Amino acid sequence: MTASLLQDAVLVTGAGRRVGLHLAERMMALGHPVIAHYRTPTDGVERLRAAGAVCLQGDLADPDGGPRLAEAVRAVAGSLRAVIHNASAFEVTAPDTADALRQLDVFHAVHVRAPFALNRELAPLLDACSARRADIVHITDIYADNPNPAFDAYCASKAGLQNLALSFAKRLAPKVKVNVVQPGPILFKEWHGPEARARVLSETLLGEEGGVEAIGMAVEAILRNHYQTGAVVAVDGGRRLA
Ligand SMILES: NC(=O)C1=CN([C@@H]2O[C@H](COP(=O)(O)OP(=O)(O)OC[C@H]3O[C@@H](n4cnc5c(N)ncnc54)[C@H](OP(=O)(O)O)[C@@H]3O)[C@@H](O)[C@H]2O)C=CC1
Ligand SMILES: Nc1nc2c(c(=O)[nH]1)N=C([C@H](O)[C@@H](O)CO)CN2
Repeated sequence: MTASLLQDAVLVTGAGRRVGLHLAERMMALGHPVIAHYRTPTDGVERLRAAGAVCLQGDLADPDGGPRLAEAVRAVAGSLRAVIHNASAFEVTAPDTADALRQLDVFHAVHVRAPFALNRELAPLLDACSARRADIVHITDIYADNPNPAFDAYCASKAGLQNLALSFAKRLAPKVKVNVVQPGPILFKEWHGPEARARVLSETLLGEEGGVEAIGMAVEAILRNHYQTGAVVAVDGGRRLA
């Protein structure tokens, strides 16, 4: 007997930890079947799997990573309620140009090539959603609009991801809404030292990290709003005004 396909599932990329893990767990708590993409196996992935999520592994830096993930999603889902592009690589740009170009290729693959392929390949599953509208959410960065030159390669790729959202909003309307969430200082990396953290928060109007729930609330609100597409929503504590 063939396994039944998931209906109206939510795909979250980069769901193994931090924001992506919160988004996957939040979507499950809202009652959506969840397809959790991950690169590195984590306790979070095991938690999601134990809770009933379908977990699919893949490296989106691989040029075929997006098409392969799309194929794996089509094998388990008959329709999709939403696709949330959360997966992301994040590094300061290397001083050596050859190294920086290798970073640029990875950022482009993860932030532009894979979401581009996934949106094109999964659009028919979003069209098949039983709800009045389906959603795609691109998670970019406030730096997509106003880059930090120390992270120029990363910022440029996030700007590409942001621009892609606007094209897909035009291409997939009216069934599919496509929107952008721009995080600010949500959750520092372990390698952020105390001075860097203090400087960032001193430049942030609300003076604190947002936490993963801040992104979860923004994504949930977008999915609930039938009349929002092509929107760019900053969740940054006011940092972009600094
Ligand atoms: N945290 C913050 O303050 C901010 C976050 N954002 C954005 O919000 C989103 C979530 O942030 P955050 O949770 O901190 O992100 P992280 O950097 O903690 O993790 C992102 C996820 O993407 C995955 N990933 C990285 N590289 C690849 C790859 N080559 N192939 C597949 N998956 C990959 C990671 O997998 P693995 O576990 O294998 O590393 C991880 O699960 C990201 O898009 C980020 O750019 C924007 C501004 C600020
Ligand atoms: N993929 C990621 N992208 C970004 C992160 C992160 O942790 N992972 N963090 C930032 C910010 O520097 C933030 O930590 C402090 O402002 C930007 N993008």
